[in-house]
Amino acid sequence: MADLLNVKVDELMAKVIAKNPNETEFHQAVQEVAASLMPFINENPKYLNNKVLERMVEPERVIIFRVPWIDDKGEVQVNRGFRIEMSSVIGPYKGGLRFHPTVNLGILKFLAFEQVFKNSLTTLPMGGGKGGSDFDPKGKSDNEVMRFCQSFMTELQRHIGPNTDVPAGDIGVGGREIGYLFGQYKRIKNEFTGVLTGKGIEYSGSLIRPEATGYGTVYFAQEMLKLKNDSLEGKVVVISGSGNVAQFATEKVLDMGGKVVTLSDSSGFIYDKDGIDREKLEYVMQLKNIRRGRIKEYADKYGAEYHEGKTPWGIACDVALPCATQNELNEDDAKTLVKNGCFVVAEGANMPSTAEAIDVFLEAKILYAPGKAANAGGVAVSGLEMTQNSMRLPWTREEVDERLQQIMTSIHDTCVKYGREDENYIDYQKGANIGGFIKVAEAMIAQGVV
Ligand SMILES: NC(=O)C1=CN([C@@H]2O[C@H](COP(=O)(O)OP(=O)(O)OC[C@H]3O[C@@H](n4cnc5c(N)ncnc54)[C@H](OP(=O)(O)O)[C@@H]3O)[C@@H](O)[C@H]2O)C=CC1
Ligand SMILES: O=C(O)CCC(=O)C(=O)O
Repeated sequence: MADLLNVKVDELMAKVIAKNPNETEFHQAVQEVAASLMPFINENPKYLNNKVLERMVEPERVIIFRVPWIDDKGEVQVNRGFRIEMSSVIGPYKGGLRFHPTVNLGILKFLAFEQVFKNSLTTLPMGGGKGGSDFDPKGKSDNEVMRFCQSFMTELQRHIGPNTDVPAGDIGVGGREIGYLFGQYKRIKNEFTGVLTGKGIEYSGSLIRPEATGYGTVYFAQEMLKLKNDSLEGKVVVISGSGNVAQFATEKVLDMGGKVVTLSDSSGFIYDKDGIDREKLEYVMQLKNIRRGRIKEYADKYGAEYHEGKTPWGIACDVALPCATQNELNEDDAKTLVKNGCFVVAEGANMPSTAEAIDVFLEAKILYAPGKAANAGGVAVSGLEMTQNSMRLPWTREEVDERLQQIMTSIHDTCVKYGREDENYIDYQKGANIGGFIKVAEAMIAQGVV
């Protein structure tokens, strides 16, 4: 049986690779999902007969466009813009925009594919999409970022809308960029609608959206521990990244009594044995969100260790929260984490662990939560922002946070339902993939071959 299933996965992958050459991250994401889903699909022939997975790996629409803009020296610059509209079967396309020099079609397709499962898990009516550009906001002035965003939106606005496709932030796209994008959309369309999420609170954003991905990841880790009659209280936590997700994951770990000892950026990581307390975290937020500096400055200020060009996975911990980027944690890192006693990994980033690293976690039977489950809090609160925009009525911080916690608990329950292997072990990867798949697959079958 296992051989037959492997053949089916190999057949699917051969087609995906042939149709999408050189898109290695997309291949990786599809392979991971297909291998974990195939036994379930095989037991439910309607999914095979309707070629659900074959349809899901083909985006409904891919938009690629030129983004010309003028830098502060008066020179013309040209970037490439993308929007992958992956699936609208359970709601409008929904997912972030990434501005980073590494952005390409394969990376955005992997992110859009993952988003379909993630959004389904949230229980909210959101399809999956992702977009962005190879534009690098680092080192650019606010005016340059604004001119780029205006040019990007001048094309993107043709393809999106509050009932069609609702983008948000991701790497390199925070409150500043969403503001410029929203301003341009409103100016061109002459309408004030919830076309983007992650908006400023003054112009119909939702409370808790900036915090939601990091908070949600920690809520999910806490749920996994709860099932083992344990909690984050007193746990040593290693976090990578120092952007939006890492910052608010750190804040929530502090709320729950844990101790965060690392943060990183693409240049290296800091190790603070004493723990990153609230005052130090406030410094990181100023450093990263206002001054847009490097994490090394933390080590200089607080006398912490700085490890240039390294990731933090060699630091002994109970809990690891990868919150930077894809494939930032490899097989050797995973072995080191497990050897040093780490027994909880919850992914704040999208696909931060390589396939080989995931195998290490699954074989060691530690608590491993894939990003599509653990980091779904961000898009979930984006969904709640859409709801508030539709009602034209804002909720309080407490109300949104309570709903976020309920959604993370519900995602956890779904993973447990479909991922339980025996009395003591939950395969959260399998649980998230099956749980996310069923709703999308049923909706696809109900809506016919479209
Ligand atoms: N924002 C959100 O709501 C959500 C984000 N995610 C995922 O979380 C992750 C982080 O996103 P977010 O915090 O929003 O992004 P930010 O841009 O706010 O921060 C990204 C962080 O990751 C680091 N980083 C980026 N690329 C690399 C790289 N190639 N190698 C090492 N470090 C890197 C950045 O360092 P540097 O500044 O040096 O580039 C920075 O510290 C991403 O995987 C994203 O897809 C998932 C769900 C929702
Ligand atoms: O809030 C959103 O719409 C998308 C967040 C996102 O990009 C993600 O979940 O990876």
